[in-house]
Amino acid sequence: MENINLEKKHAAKAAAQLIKNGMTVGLGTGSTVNYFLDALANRISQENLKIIGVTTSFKTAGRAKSLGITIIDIDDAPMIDLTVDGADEVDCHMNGIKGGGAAFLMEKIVAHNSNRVVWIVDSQKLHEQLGSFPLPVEIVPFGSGKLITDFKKHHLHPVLRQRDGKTIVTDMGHFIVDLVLNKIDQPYQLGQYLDGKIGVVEHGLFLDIVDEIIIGTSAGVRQLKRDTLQK
Ligand SMILES: O=C[C@H](O)[C@H](O)[C@H](O)COP(=O)(O)O
Repeated sequence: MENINLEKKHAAKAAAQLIKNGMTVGLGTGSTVNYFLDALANRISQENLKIIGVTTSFKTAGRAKSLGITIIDIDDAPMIDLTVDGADEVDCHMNGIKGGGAAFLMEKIVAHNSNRVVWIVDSQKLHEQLGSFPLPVEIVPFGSGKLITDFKKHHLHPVLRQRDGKTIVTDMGHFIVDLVLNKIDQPYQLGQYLDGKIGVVEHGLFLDIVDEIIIGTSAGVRQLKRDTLQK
């Protein structure tokens, strides 16, 4: 755990170095992003940077505000220059699964409205193929039982996300089902199938979205960049 946190910190610090004065920055969600927020707040105060943040969850908004980072609503931001976010799993094609922290709907909207997207991850998040992390799917509460039964029929092994016996409700008022798939052979096909399901608001497959992945190591970082990715 010590090592993992160190890797997260290294990735977060490297991402904070990408921020330039005057930028509007998309602020992701999660434990790795929390390190990024700390590093960014340090840079803002030490270098007197003018930075505006667009947040991806109520949690991140609260933390950013407490660190003195100015935040605005996404609809008030003419553009988002760069978004820094975490991920739960990443493959060699730079696709990923997000949503372990239930924030992926807002994260996907912010990512789609960003000029550049950078993920910060520890080395354990890298896998040959996606699927070892259960795939989160955000669904409308009305008719959620029917949708879960339908997912079961399609062998998608859905588990309604709960904590202490209570169904988790996202910041946007929806439920989450986690599809326990172990491996996802055809992520694009699965993404299309989920996109077409009535009652599904969004899913945690982030395909062809990230431009750069900063992977923390015990000694520093290494990077994957989309423009140098082998097809
Ligand atoms: O919903 C949560 C997000 O997608 C997070 O970015 C993701 O779960 C990674 O979080 P962490 O940095 O805590 O592993």
